[in-house]
Amino acid sequence: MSRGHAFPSGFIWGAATSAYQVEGYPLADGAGPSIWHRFAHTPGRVAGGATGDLACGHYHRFREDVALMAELGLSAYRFSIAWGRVLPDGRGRVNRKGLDFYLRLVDALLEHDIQPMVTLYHWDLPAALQERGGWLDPDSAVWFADYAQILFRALDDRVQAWVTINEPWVVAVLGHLEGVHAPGHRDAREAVRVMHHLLLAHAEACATYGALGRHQIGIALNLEPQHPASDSEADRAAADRRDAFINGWLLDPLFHGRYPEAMADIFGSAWPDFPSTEIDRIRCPADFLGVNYYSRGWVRDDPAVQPTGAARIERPNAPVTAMGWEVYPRGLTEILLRLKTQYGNPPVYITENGAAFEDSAPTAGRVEDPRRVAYLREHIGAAGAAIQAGADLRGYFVWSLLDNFEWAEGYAKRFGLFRVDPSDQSRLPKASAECYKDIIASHGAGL
Ligand SMILES: OC[C@H]1NNC[C@@H](O)[C@@H]1O
Ligand SMILES: [Ca+2]
Repeated sequence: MSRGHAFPSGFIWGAATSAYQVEGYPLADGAGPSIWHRFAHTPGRVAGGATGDLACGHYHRFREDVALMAELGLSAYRFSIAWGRVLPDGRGRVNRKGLDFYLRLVDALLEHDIQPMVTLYHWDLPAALQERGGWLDPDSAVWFADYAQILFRALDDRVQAWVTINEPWVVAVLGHLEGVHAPGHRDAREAVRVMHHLLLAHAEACATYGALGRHQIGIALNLEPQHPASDSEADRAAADRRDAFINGWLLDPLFHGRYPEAMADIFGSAWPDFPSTEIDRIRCPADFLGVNYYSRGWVRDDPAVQPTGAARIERPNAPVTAMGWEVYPRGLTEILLRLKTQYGNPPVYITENGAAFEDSAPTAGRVEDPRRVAYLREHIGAAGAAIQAGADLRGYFVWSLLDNFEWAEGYAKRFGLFRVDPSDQSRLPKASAECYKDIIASHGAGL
């Protein structure tokens, strides 16, 4: 008796990228600079002084890349739109050439029967809006909804799945609390208000879409189970705090219309008394939840670590990726089943899952990446296990199609199914690309 197919017919097999990480030419054709263009060009901010000026040259090579996607048999491709290409000043004047690039990309995808999933915001806020206060400004929700409306009107006949914001937690925490991402701020009072405004922006875009859109809209969250490094009360409490900080801070307002009680404990006086009318608005009727899964947290109580007093530590002898993240496929099943039991079993897409490893040098036009092959097989299997247990999982997107600009890490961390050679930007398939092609062709059988 062969194993039943864990993956329902119609299950979406995709790959994901984002504008600043793959496109290059961020100022081409009238585009306005983003905060990541400014940040990457600030000495000391990005490893090796790398920037997205060239990235993978996807802005000019997109047809070649769509052909690679078709070769893999992808049924969907998740990418983001650079706000500053469409609205160079973030608001007001539309840059027609910038919008046309995305129209051409979407048409190329549809010509190959590949469904576009469009992320409206993947961290590259127009610098002009940062000068007005950026996400700290309460008007940011309106700026975002106006930008979203332009894209809905231009593309909603061809785009059937929209993601409003990618990983608001990373924007708020890495960008405004820890300062390691653009705009490089380190202010807890800012970070908690930025998160609130990002969620309000998501809600405004959902409301705008509800009025004129005909397909699906959601948000993509980085979710990560937190496990105590020992069964001591202190470590268990630390894991609970880190769970609220990474997972509950988003899931509770979005699905339950309230922030976790723990947020006030974690942030103390930096945590304001947000108006309940605004929190009610955040609990908006999105159509799906995007889950970006990479690893779990192995957590120890540590008062020196602010603001949670919880340290994410390496588990002894645990397998880790080049990012230092533990390879832990069961955490994906855990997260998906938690969404089923605690958050109403919403339709879910795994909008990102993948790994960076120290890939070996290419030989005979190929890269052998056995650890990434194992990572993908194990995690797709873990997703299948969640479906078998009743999770409403609709699709899976590998992060990433191409080796690309890994933010503050520059190009040193390679997540791609295809290797991109920095010298000539040629694309080379890795063994993981072949493996994923086979998984798609067999619809995940046997995983
Ligand atoms: O760190 C790997 C990925 N994580 N989620 C957001 C993406 O932009 C990152 O490259
Ligand atoms: Ca204002």
